[in-house]
Amino acid sequence: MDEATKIAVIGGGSWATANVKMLLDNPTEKEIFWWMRSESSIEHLKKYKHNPNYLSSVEIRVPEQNISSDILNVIGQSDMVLLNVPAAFLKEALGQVSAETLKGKKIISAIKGFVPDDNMIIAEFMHHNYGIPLQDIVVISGPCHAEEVALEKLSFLTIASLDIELATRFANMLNTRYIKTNVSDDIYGTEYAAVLKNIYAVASGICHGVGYGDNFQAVLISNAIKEIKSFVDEVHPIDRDIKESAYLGDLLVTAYSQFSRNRMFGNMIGKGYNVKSAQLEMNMIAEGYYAANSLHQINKIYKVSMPICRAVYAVLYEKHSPHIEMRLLAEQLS
Ligand SMILES: NC(=O)C1=CN([C@@H]2O[C@H](COP(=O)(O)OP(=O)(O)OC[C@H]3O[C@@H](n4cnc5c(N)ncnc54)[C@H](OP(=O)(O)O)[C@@H]3O)[C@@H](O)[C@H]2O)C=CC1
Ligand SMILES: O=C(CO)COP(=O)(O)O
Repeated sequence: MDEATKIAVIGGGSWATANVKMLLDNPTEKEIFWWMRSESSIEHLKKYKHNPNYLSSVEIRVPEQNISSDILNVIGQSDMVLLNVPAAFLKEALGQVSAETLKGKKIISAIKGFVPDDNMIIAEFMHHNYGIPLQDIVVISGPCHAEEVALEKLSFLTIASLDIELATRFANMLNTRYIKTNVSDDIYGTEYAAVLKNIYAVASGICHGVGYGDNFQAVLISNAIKEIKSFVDEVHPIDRDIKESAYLGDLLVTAYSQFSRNRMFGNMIGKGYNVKSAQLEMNMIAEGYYAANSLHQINKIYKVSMPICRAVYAVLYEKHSPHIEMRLLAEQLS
């Protein structure tokens, strides 16, 4: 009989908690190890079987001895490492982790962000900085909010890897009554689209915050998917259907959902909060803030026309007025 797969989940936020729930609810044999930075959350989780700060209604039955703030210990016991901290804090989280620590392990990224400064998607970052072969990397994406996983609302995920067998193996560890999976070999397109959609969700929130209605939102999002297509086709030109749920679906859910953190953040910016106060107001991280800056740097190379991303960058990093910037943007959309 095959040994149970050992999976290290790295991160203690909402999506990590949702991922642990999906893995536990799926019947394939596996053992979960869980790293999070907060000792008090670990104590609470061990005692009460609930994460105190994120998806706190979800019961989590990971064996006590498998939950730890010692990342080397958690990774050391696993075959697969599921990365699930916001991209801005990934380097800090992996501070003690070396290429040797990760040698031979499959890396699963559930992160939707660029690593700041390096301005890389996670697959590229793990390949370049830790020597992980690209075919050992899996990306989890798709339109799926942690909050709806907690409620067991039907959700679809796309599991992408250059190694389709590996993608399928991991997908089979997530499928449940409420989770359906597709597999894809488009790791670049899946990751870039997932990161970009966060910037468009911020744009959607800003527009709402300054007073635009649903009519304009629809135009904004129609233009956003065109920008995503132009960018991913330029960076990684393969035959892909941008209408698939990993691309268009992810954009739609984040731009329209009440649960979207990026939209919530953008909405506060549109209403006049500055970046610091909007971040402080949220208990959660809006990746789109960091992504807007990284994309701005990356696009100096590719030079794709992306007026929506440009406008978000101008509001967040050049302190342009959201009102004026959205009015100027509206003149460029059709
Ligand atoms: N939430 C969702 O529905 C989905 C999220 N994702 C992606 O998952 C990734 C993780 O996001 P998510 O789980 O939502 O995050 P949350 O916003 O729910 O939680 C924030 C996490 O970041 C940690 N954190 C905050 N500040 C710092 C810091 N200064 N240094 C180190 N860690 C810090 C928090 O740790 P602590 O609690 O100790 O402060 C916590 O684990 C992101 O890339 C996101 O885009 C992808 C799909 C869906
Ligand atoms: O990626 C996500 C949903 O697929 C979550 O991001 P938001 O919370 O900003 O929508």
